[in-house]
Amino acid sequence: MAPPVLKLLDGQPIPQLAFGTGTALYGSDASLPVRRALAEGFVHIDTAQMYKNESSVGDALAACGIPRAQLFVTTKLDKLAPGESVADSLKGSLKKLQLQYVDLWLVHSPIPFEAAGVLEEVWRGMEACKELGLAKSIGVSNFRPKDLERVLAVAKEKPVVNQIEFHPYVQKQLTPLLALMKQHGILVESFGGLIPLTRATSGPVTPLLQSLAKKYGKTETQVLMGWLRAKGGVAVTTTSKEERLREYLGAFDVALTPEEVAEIDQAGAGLHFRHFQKHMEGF
Ligand SMILES: NC(=O)C1=CN([C@@H]2O[C@H](COP(=O)(O)OP(=O)(O)OC[C@H]3O[C@@H](n4cnc5c(N)ncnc54)[C@H](OP(=O)(O)O)[C@@H]3O)[C@@H](O)[C@H]2O)C=CC1
Repeated sequence: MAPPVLKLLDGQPIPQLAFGTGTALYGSDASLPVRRALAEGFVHIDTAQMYKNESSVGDALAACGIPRAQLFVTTKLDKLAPGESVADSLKGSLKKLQLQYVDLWLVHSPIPFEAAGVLEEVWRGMEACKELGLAKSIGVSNFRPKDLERVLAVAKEKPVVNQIEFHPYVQKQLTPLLALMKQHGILVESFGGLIPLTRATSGPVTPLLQSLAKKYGKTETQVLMGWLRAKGGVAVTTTSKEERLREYLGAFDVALTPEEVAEIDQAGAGLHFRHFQKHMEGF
């Protein structure tokens, strides 16, 4: 089943499930895993300058035979070299990706830019990329309320997404951030969405995932993806295994009831577990 498509704040469509080339594929040749993901039915590929595999992602995109308009490609700004503009940085990524434009261009983290006092300037550079047609949409990642507020205060184009660690064990702590995002129509893109199954495996959500998996005849992974989808955002996941691709794509017919979603919310609120960006204050 093809991933459902959501509409971003700027009117652009975004497939609700992405295959990520970070974590499991960080720094590696991602060409084969990306080709496999595309062959299985993923159309949204999430990469980043920091993953150091944009060229191999580009090779996979060039070889896949899927028309460009049917693909959705995200990459992320890491750092800027002295004198380098945001547009120059994106042009470097586009060359590696063998593309004329990306669908989504994100500021990977506020940290390098807030420390240098240039967050607003960087956002203006992101907007220039959109104006130049180098990126259809622009957004952010790992932005806390204080970072988003700085950008929103100067934005001509609001960020369309904030890609953040999002799962039942951080949802409660993210309440102020999620409220701010909702107020401005900024979509959640989740990474680490499967952390209750990969790193916090004996947490209070586990028994619920097990019983719901039995009820629906699905896997626990698929039930957790059903919860992520019920939250209305985009899930960025990944795998090193071919069979897991089918498992992810087979999660779209899991439709949890509002009561089941609320039960997972409530159980999740009983544990605070954050894996990524632990050093960042303010989440
Ligand atoms: N913007 C940012 O700062 C960040 C972005 N990301 C992006 O998000 C993508 C996904 O990140 P990640 O946090 O890994 O995503 P997930 O939390 O979705 O985890 C994916 C991993 O879960 C494993 N998995 C799935 N189901 C199970 C299960 N039932 N039991 C045990 N393991 C399971 C898979 O392992 P297996 O390989 O064995 O199938 C896979 O490696 C990255 O590739 C990257 O593109 C990630 C981190 C930070």
